[in-house]
Amino acid sequence: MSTLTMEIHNHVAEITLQSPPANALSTHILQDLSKELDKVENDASVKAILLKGEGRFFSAGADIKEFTTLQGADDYKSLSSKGQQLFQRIENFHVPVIASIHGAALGGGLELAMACHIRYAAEDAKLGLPEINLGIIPGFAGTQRLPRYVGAAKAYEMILTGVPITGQEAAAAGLVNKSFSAEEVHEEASRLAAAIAEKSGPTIHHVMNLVPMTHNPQFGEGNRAEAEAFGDVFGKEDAKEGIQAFIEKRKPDFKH
Ligand SMILES: C/C=C/C(=O)SCCNC(=O)CCNC(=O)[C@H](O)C(C)(C)COP(=O)(O)OP(=O)(O)OC[C@H]1O[C@@H](n2cnc3c(N)ncnc32)[C@H](O)[C@@H]1OP(=O)(O)O
Repeated sequence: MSTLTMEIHNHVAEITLQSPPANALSTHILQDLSKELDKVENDASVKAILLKGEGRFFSAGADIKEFTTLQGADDYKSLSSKGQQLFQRIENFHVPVIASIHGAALGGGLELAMACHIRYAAEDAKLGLPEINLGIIPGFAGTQRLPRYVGAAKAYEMILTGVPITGQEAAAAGLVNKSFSAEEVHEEASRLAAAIAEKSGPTIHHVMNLVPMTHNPQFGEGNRAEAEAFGDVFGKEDAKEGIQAFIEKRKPDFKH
């Protein structure tokens, strides 16, 4: 079953996540996304990618229901590492990826958006890292990328409370480039992608190669530590309680 679509027009590849109800980032959808990136890599005509979600949300994060199928520390750590690697591939991609966010970008959904190069959001969208409410921590490089955009103090607040901010607040905080009404956001993002795609391909490739050189050289180390910590918390009683509570639609009762 297909979890996303990709259409290429006028040098722009438009990828739409299509995994109702929440565009949760299951192993399957992440594999499909990787395959679409392979196709773009083999199509020299593409100069920009527009990434959005179908339905109510951009993406509500990793597939919490799939979490219950994981067994043991190696599985937990591997889930985190694989997501980190895919998102790192996006961040290092040779053409810009523009995320158009409506509804919600939560957990892995926000981590995916943060790996993109430019983010437009609907003013009323919810953006956050709510993993703490599940008794776990962000695992797709959220602890490493969020402080880059919003500074350490705001990142601590968002990660430790799990409370999302709106698209409008995200624009003020530097987490997204701009916010628009929910009706306008996809059109505006599409217009931006089209404007970039009119530029010269080789110049785009140089920019995409140069800007990542400004990133923290310890980013890889931070990711490895995050995956370790994700594996550690995932195996604990509080994580089992948090995940089960989400599935049963109740408040978690953390013991530790
Ligand atoms: C390494 C990465 C780790 C992670 O990313 S962990 C996951 C982090 N994300 C979250 O914790 C977000 C969880 N979801 C929510 O908070 C809420 O949902 C929303 C705010 C997105 C929407 O709330 P509302 O409008 O009240 O709808 P609803 O009934 O809660 O959700 C609609 C359906 O979507 C499913 N769903 C939502 N998020 C996920 C998810 N992340 N994984 C799997 N399913 C999800 C629900 O269960 C439900 O489904 P049904 O209609 O069958 O009851």
